[in-house]
Amino acid sequence: MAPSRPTKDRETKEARVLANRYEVVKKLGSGNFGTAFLCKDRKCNNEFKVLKEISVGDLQPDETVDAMHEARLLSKLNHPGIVKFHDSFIDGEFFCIVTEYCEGGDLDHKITEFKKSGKSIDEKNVLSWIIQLLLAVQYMHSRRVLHRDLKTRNIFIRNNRMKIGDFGISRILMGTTDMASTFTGTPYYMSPEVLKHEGYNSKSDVWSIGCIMYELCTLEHAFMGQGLMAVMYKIVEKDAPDLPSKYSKNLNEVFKTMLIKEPEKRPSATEVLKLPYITQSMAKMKDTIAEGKHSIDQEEANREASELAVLLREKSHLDDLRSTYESVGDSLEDSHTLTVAGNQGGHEEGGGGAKKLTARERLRIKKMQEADRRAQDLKQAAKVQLVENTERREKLKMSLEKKTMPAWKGGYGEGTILKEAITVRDPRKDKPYRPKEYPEGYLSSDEEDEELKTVLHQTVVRRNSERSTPGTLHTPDRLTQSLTRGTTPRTLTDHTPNTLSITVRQQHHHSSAEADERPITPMRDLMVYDREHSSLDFKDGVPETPDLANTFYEQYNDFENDEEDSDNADVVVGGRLGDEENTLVKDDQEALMDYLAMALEKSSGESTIVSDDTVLGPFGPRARETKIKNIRGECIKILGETEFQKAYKYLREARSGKNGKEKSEKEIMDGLRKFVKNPSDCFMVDQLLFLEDQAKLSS
Ligand SMILES: Nc1ncnc2c1ncn2[C@@H]1O[C@H](COP(=O)(O)OP(=O)(O)OP(=O)(O)O)[C@@H](O)[C@H]1O
Repeated sequence: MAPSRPTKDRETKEARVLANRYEVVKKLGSGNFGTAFLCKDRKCNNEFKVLKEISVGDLQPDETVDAMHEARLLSKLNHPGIVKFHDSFIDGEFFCIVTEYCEGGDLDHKITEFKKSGKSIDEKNVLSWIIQLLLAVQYMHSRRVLHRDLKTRNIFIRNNRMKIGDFGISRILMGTTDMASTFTGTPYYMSPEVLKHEGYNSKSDVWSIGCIMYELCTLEHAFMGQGLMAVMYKIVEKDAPDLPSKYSKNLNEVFKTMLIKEPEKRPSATEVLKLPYITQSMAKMKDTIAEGKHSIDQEEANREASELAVLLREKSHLDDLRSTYESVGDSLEDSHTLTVAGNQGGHEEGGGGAKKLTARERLRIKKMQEADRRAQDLKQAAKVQLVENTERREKLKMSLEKKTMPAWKGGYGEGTILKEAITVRDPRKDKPYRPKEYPEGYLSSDEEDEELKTVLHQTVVRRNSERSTPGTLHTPDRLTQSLTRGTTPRTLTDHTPNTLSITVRQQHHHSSAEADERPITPMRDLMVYDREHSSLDFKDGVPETPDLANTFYEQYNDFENDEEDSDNADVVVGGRLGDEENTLVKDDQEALMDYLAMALEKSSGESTIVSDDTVLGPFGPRARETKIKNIRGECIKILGETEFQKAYKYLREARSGKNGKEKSEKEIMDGLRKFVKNPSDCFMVDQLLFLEDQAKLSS
């Protein structure tokens, strides 16, 4: 599947809202995978995000499912060096991806700026940026995700930090198809093994980082040549050039190891991070960030202190005003000017401390009076409500006690309960459910469910505000929702100081006889433990109306999906799974510190090579033949038989330099336009020619 470009109409039709939430602000640009737009997320405080639209008109339904699945997995990955993948959805014929917005733009732009200004990037910066990239790549490789298209245009800058974009996008777009068909024209960062179609693995990403490092130091590509073919030949056959002499020998050594031709001899990201020069630099970086953080903390403390001082002054002034209005009472409402005795603020008039209040102060006093009145009313209403609630609860309790009381004690007899058990419909089986066991304690009413939710909500809000360490946070709504699903044993635990640990337990007896009829009885099965503070212990309720029951069943279905997700829980650092509303990613700065510390501490990193399932193994003559055949097939699939034949013939001549001097890349692209709509689709034909030449040379 080669992603085609979105229609012109769609590109220009801005101020659109997608998925009922993403408001398109402006177009950022178009790339091989589609068009990127800056948008505002209406459901997330209008936060700026990037929405990429990829035309997938010809995608099969199962491919769409694969793409959604891949996207869901990607959304669970969090790393300060990776552009956060927020969301994905299908909008008509477009597959849309929503990611973090990096206000600093991409590294390609940055390098161009440096070039224009005639400046170079100093070693300290190069090191810091490369380390950030290596840490991100290491993280993704340890989660078995390859990038496969690392280049300066895919690296973004946010708050002066590097972030790799489009990680794993290839998997979303290509499913199991050969990725080569999506490369449309940039061989500069491609490793020899990729160009020779010997397989893509994690080491190929390391090669690309090496190329990026060279570009940071020289503002030029590591392998240059007249035309793509020449570049490809250089990558496969020529040694990497040295870094300019103004960079240290140590840095040059690191660079050279990343560009070792044989992937098996090239270090993995973890191994590069363990090279002594890099380790030392990481330690320095960690200290610098810590110092910076300390001074930011100090600044923050000073700012808070001065804000506090202002607030205190304000408060004392308000207290003065309050005592003023308390002493003058309602007379204020009639008078336009007011003069009171005392030595409080305001304009003093004459001797004896008498003062005249300003118009502003009078207004403030009025506002205070109104607010006080409203507060009184609310207080009164709340008192009445409380009494009503308590009475209702008492009544309910008494009625239940009577029901459960044996008849000889004046109750209704135990059997009554079962007869009265609430019947709700199981939407999935469409048969009535009659609970087998009756809950201890009293039945829940809707109000009590609500009350529980409120208590939970407040507790979570309070805990969130008490938190001192960022990390896993549940929004109150989400948490309450999860809790009210009350399904299989599940623990939602927040492992930070002042932890809120909430355990949801299934109290049913899961005997096979009962299993069939066992419904989801949310409130009854809730056991809420607030470990460190007061313990909230709830055991009540079955859904009392079919509607309520339906809602709970629906939630249960969601919950099953969540459980599936939780299988991948271990891949998340700095936050729980799910969309970002439910997850608070650690502050990038702190997270980077953590990853630096982890990389420094790691005594033995993984050295396994993450390979791509879609690539071939060793490149023997037969394998090469097969590969050439496959690529030819792919080319025909992309271009169509006739266009392929024309493009192939044209490129063979143009690349060989026959009929005069070798053509420039632009001339070749212009020439191709006569046969094909999108010349960059012919990059694969170039690769075919390259492989055929290689085969000829070695036979
Ligand atoms: N997360 C982001 N934050 C800020 N700008 C972005 C982001 N993602 C993309 N852009 C900008 O949007 C434009 C289009 O980006 P896109 O990734 O679609 O294509 P590209 O990087 O130019 O090419 P390619 O498809 O080869 O990666 C570029 O100018 C890029 O800098």
